[in-house]
Amino acid sequence: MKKLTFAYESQSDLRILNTGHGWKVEAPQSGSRLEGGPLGEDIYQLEQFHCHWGETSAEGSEHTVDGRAYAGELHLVHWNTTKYQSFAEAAQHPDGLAVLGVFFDVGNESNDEIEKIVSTLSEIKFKGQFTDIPDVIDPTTFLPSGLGYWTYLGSLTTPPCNECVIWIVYKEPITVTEEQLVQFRCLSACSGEAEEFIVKNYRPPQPLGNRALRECNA
Ligand SMILES: NS(=O)(=O)c1ccc(NC(=S)OCCc2ccsc2)cc1
Ligand SMILES: [Zn+2]
Repeated sequence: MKKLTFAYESQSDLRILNTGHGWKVEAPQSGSRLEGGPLGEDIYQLEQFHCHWGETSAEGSEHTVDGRAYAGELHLVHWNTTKYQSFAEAAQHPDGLAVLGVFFDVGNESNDEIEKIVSTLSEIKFKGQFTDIPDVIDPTTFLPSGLGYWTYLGSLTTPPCNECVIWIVYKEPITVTEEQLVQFRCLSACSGEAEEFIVKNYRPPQPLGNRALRECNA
């Protein structure tokens, strides 16, 4: 496979919202480009990023490596702007979306970029709430230093589970702290006063079936 290349803009005042299933940062970046690797000749543009986590740090990722789960997984969601006119249209085609998956390992160092997300969570405690992240966010900083990855053709991991995703899962995790994950679990799935914490929001891996898994050791 050709080398995967990415170029993101740094943006401030990105909107973060509580979807009821977790937090999601809307980051439509017409200036961003993800191309090469398994993406053929098409250019993919960043649309949003979000993450998945578990009730404890023993689980939380949506992919596992030789059966081992990580404490969580960040998804940078892109859509094919070469072929399609909108995200919704792209999500109807097998090559419509490209999602970069980055595993979370728990360590003693808090991840500064994730901390910019964590610092806004008290303002979006309830489902439907949103706020702007004052800090400048550079999606590049979410990526690990080692850029080896696995890739396969898969689906959205939440309904409608369209089979429209070229998955690119980095082998090297990034480090977050237990405290940062604890803050994720304090989000509420409800919009009203009732509190039902989003303690976990990951979908366990599904059978690979006859899909080919490829790897690139960048
Ligand atoms: N976890 S995931 O990265 O596979 C992932 C990414 C996006 C979505 N869904 C989004 S952004 O849906 C937007 C609405 C939509 C869905 C299909 S067509 C339009 C669901 C799961
Ligand atoms: Zn996801």
